Amino acid sequence: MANIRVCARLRPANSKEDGEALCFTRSDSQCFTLQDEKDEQYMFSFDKVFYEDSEQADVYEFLARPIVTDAVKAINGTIITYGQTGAGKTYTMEGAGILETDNHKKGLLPRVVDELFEAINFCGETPAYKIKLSMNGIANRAVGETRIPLSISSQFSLSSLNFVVSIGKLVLVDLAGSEKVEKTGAEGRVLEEAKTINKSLSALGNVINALTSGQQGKANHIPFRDSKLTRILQDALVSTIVSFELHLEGGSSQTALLCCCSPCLCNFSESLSTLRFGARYNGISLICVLN
Ligand SMILES: Nc1ncnc2c1ncn2[C@@H]1O[C@H](COP(=O)(O)OP(=O)(O)OP(=O)(O)O)[C@@H](O)[C@H]1O
Repeated sequence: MANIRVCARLRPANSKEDGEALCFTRSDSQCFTLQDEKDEQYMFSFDKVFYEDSEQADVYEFLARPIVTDAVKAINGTIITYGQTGAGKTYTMEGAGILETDNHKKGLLPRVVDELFEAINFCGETPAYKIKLSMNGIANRAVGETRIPLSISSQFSLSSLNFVVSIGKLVLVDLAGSEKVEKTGAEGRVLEEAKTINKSLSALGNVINALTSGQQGKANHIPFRDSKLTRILQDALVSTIVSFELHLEGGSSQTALLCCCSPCLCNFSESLSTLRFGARYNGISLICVLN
């Protein structure tokens, strides 16, 4: 089974984009073409493309359900949403908002939690599961700790959720906006935060470059320690790297990367860069083993 799935999601145009030209043409459920204002074409192919009419449940079924099912069997899983600000990362990960009651709009996170507990209940007489829940932000802010049944200890901050089930681990990462700092016009503290975020994203890019550009049979240095984000993702990516670089049949992890994009021409260059980032992951295919 391939253990890295890369998908793209093109959200519906929003009110700010009213009347804007679209920058993509559907081919099928895996391929589409992006075109710029000069009509230059860039073809992309992913494991699955979720177009504007896709449902939250569709994304869950394809991207997350297999990972949740395997997490209970102690196979580590990571789900990452990537893309520019406003591209739909949080909508996909969490849903339309905490006041939203429409179940159809529930994001990956609540669906993962529901299914995880369902799967554990279904296990019946298996040994007790210990679940550790933590939320981390790139800014490294810990704002609380709580205890809930099954001795779950939690540490909250901004952008990722991490479960430990038995000896499997599930990490959900809603990455910060990937656009260039100049485009945001940020100043002061916001600018400093944006720089930290960009540093983390660039560290992630470096890790992926190291992962995908190494010569087969040679293990090259993977700069996991360059940012908090890459340290968090190390468990998810390390077995991939060992397996990929050393050509071993190993790797106790599965990763899903969802590239979120605006469908409009005004965001063409950010969408192109997001999709190119995702395309680098394609083609890495490993066999999972139990922890
Ligand atoms: N697939 C979708 N269907 C309907 N609305 C969507 C969809 N994706 C995003 N939206 C809406 O678009 C807006 C921006 O989306 P969202 O907040 O998820 O962006 P983001 O990528 O997380 O941005 P940021 O990096 O700033 O957090 C929100 O109002 C959200 O509800």
